[in-house]
Amino acid sequence: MAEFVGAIDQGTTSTRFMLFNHSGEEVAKAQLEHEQILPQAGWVEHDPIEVWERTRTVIEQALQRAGLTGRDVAALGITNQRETTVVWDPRTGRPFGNAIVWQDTRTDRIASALEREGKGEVIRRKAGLPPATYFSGGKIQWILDNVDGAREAAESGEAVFGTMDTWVLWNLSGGTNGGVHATDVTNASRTMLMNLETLDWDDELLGFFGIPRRMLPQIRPSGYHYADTVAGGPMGAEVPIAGMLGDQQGATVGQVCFSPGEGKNTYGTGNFFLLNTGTEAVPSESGLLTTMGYQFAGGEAIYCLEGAIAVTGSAVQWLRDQLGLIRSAEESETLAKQVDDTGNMYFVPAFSGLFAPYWRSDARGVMVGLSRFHTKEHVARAVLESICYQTKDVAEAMAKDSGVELEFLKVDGGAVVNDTLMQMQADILGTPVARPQVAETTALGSAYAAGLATGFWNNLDELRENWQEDKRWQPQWSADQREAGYAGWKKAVERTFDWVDVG
Ligand SMILES: Nc1ncnc2c1ncn2[C@@H]1O[C@H](COP(=O)(O)OP(=O)(O)O)[C@@H](O)[C@H]1O
Ligand SMILES: O=P(O)(O)OC[C@H](O)CO
Repeated sequence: MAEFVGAIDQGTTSTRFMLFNHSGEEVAKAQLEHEQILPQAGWVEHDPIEVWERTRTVIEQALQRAGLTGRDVAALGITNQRETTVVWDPRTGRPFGNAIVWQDTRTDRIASALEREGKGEVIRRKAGLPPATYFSGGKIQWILDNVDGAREAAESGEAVFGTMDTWVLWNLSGGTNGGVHATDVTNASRTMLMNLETLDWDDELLGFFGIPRRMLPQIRPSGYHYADTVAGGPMGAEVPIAGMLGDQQGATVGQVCFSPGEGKNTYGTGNFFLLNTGTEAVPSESGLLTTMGYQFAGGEAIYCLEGAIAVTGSAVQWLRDQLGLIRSAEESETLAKQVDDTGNMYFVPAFSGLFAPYWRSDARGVMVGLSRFHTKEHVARAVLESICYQTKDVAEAMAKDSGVELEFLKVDGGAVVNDTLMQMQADILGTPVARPQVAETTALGSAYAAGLATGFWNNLDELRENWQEDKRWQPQWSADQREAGYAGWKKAVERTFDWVDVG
């Protein structure tokens, strides 16, 4: 019997392929970055062909490194950067331009027009989302309106839409030769086009964006036998693709947040704090998103509240790549540790406007409270603090909307290797922070969905047993210190507002 489950994690900066054993331990991994295409201020694109090629390569590399073949893999899960939009011709596999990435703000006028025309309320009520550049609906509209021939092709079935899960699934299952065109409920819930109650595309919402229904994928549960990989593809065998989940929902599953009131915070390019609200879609009054959590094979749909923050780890990349203050992400910790505080200076990385809980596309980044005294060490510390203060903002909103007081915060993602950041987070939140032993929770979650659907795992208790704590940080700040620090942050956030004209 095949002893492993595979997972593709098609992320914003890289694509990984991992194999997990029955205990949820990682036994093989390969990872490759792809190009971040930045054609003009506010635009972020990926080349879908490059992403698919990287996906093929990481699968082949990981299998080879582990000395395994596709026949050792019981099932395959796919997890992905959410919202990123690709439109392609299913007859040729050729995309209508590059994929528009979730961080891209070119659709700011589409989003503000929806609000102005009173459609925002309908979108909030039906899809659980505020109109924003972040979600796929506006990005599809932009492609249909701006790429030559795209609208006619979409109307005649010669252009189809997918988020990255759909694109990878279609390619893995045969592409132009019978590739399956489907997505899961979690990814569909990030488009502004799916009705959270019916779990289907909603005609009124489609009408707001002028999107023909026939270009959209079938919506399926997260745990579902979508298709088999083709033997001629990178798996080299027919393996059931049986799990698909947006990456933040993947991490929620990988962190075994299966009961209402359980949640996790992921620290990657952005930060994403999800709280399980069970079978109830809880509307937010505090700027959070109501979104799908997961739906396992044969199970009920589970909802989450989400605090999505656009820029966290990518602010560290900015320190490295744009400012050249550090040579590696790890160096942010070395620098920040050399000072005790930021000298009352704040950095707010509103590079793509501000997401939760503010949803201000007119905001742009600021550094405030600067004096001659400040050094690059202070700047590094302020960048790390900005990650923690943004999390504090969403944690406050989460407590208000859900009434849940977390006993401790489960964390994961690329930046949680930074112990200084984790201590700051505990201090700023006033809540302990706990890191699990398996850091790749995102991929693990999609492996769990696929493994549950194929009988590799039998129940949620088996998965709960796999979760092991690595390290925990206790808050050390006094209540006064925490309050004063947060008051300064709120003032700094106000300074970002009303900077660009979004019509
Ligand atoms: N030691 C560190 N300190 C702070 N940030 C870090 C550190 N190591 C990695 N990061 C940040 O984590 C992010 C990568 O995390 P990852 O989970 O791989 O991202 P994604 O899935 O969004 O591509 C990068 O933005 C990087 O700047
Ligand atoms: O690929 P990540 O980890 O940056 O995640 C991106 C999110 O899914 C965007 O919603």
